[in-house]
Amino acid sequence: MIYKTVLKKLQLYLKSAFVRNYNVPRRALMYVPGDDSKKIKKSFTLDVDCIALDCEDGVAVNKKKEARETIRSYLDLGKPQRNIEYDLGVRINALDTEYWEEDLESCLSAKYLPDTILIPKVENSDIVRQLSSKIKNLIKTDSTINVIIYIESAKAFLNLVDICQVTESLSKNSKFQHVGLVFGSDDFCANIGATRTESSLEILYARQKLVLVAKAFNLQAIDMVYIKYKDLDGLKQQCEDGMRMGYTGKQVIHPGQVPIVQEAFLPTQLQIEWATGLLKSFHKHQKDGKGAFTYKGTMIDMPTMKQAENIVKLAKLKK
Ligand SMILES: CC(=O)SCCNC(=O)CCNC(=O)[C@H](O)C(C)(C)COP(=O)(O)OP(=O)(O)OC[C@H]1O[C@@H](n2cnc3c(N)ncnc32)[C@H](O)[C@@H]1OP(=O)(O)O
Ligand SMILES: O=CC(=O)O
Ligand SMILES: [Mg+2]
Repeated sequence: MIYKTVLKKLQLYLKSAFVRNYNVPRRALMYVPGDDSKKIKKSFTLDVDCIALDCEDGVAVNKKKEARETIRSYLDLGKPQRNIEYDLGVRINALDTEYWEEDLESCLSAKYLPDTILIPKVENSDIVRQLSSKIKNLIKTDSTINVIIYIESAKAFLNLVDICQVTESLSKNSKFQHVGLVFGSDDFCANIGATRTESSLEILYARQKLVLVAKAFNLQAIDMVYIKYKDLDGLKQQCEDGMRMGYTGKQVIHPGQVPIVQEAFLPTQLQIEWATGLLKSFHKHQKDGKGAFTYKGTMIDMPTMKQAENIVKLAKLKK
């Protein structure tokens, strides 16, 4: 009995180290409608960081059951192996719908669990509490699952810090790990009655707030979707804006968007050279006992050094 309790505590303590795909990049998060087997098969052939098999808004109301069952049949087959590491997720329906419990039950009782569950329209921490207890009941093994939360309404933004605090706290004793926040800009615009413009100025505050809170909780920040999927120049521009704000990835709806997004969320050669040189210089100055120093005409201290470390980490994904 004591042995079992100690073992359980040890497992929980070590849990974070064994969470699957916690540190995988999610530069492009591509939606694939769950009821469309052809698109699901196609997604497995693409060089994309993250596939989100969708039960939610990409699926018609009269196809919800079909989507859930189709996704389940692919999960039962096991995640197709590829040369590159990737994240296989399922976006369930929102917790205020009649579908979410069956969505979650279906994918969490599959022969092989998805890496990640994506939870849309999270408006407050009670939703997270409900989700947490359901996940705890459904996962019968010691496995854990990643959770990504969507913030897509005015209320959700008001409650954002509380949502993240409660999620972080519940994850300590549950079977999930909170890994990211998604800015659901389309639902957000509908919710606040914003009129879309090319510059996206109307959602600038929310877009920045999401990054800020994500970074405070050490989460990945996934940017808005670009629905004019044939306009690749516009997509590139929006990716670069998001990357400069601190976003780590972007939602994608079409395979044609993937290479542009994945490239945009990598550092440029110039940035890599800057960061590598800075780290070398930093280590030399540390040895000499100097905290702040000058590099290429700019004062450098710890925060800039951490930014350089982020760049070098991402650069390792460059082919
Ligand atoms: C705000 C939000 O919540 S966004 C998320 C919800 N929305 C979605 O999930 C939409 C996802 N995207 C799609 O359904 C589609 O891309 C559409 C409907 C926009 C356009 O689809 P199509 O008309 O089939 O596009 P198109 O003909 O250019 O597709 C080219 C190829 O890519 C495939 N494809 C297109 N979109 C996807 C996708 N999302 N995933 C996988 N494959 C795809 C097509 O099946 C086609 O394959 P093929 O060449 O082997 O025949
Ligand atoms: O779910 C995404 C959105 O933009 O809404
Ligand atoms: Mg949405």
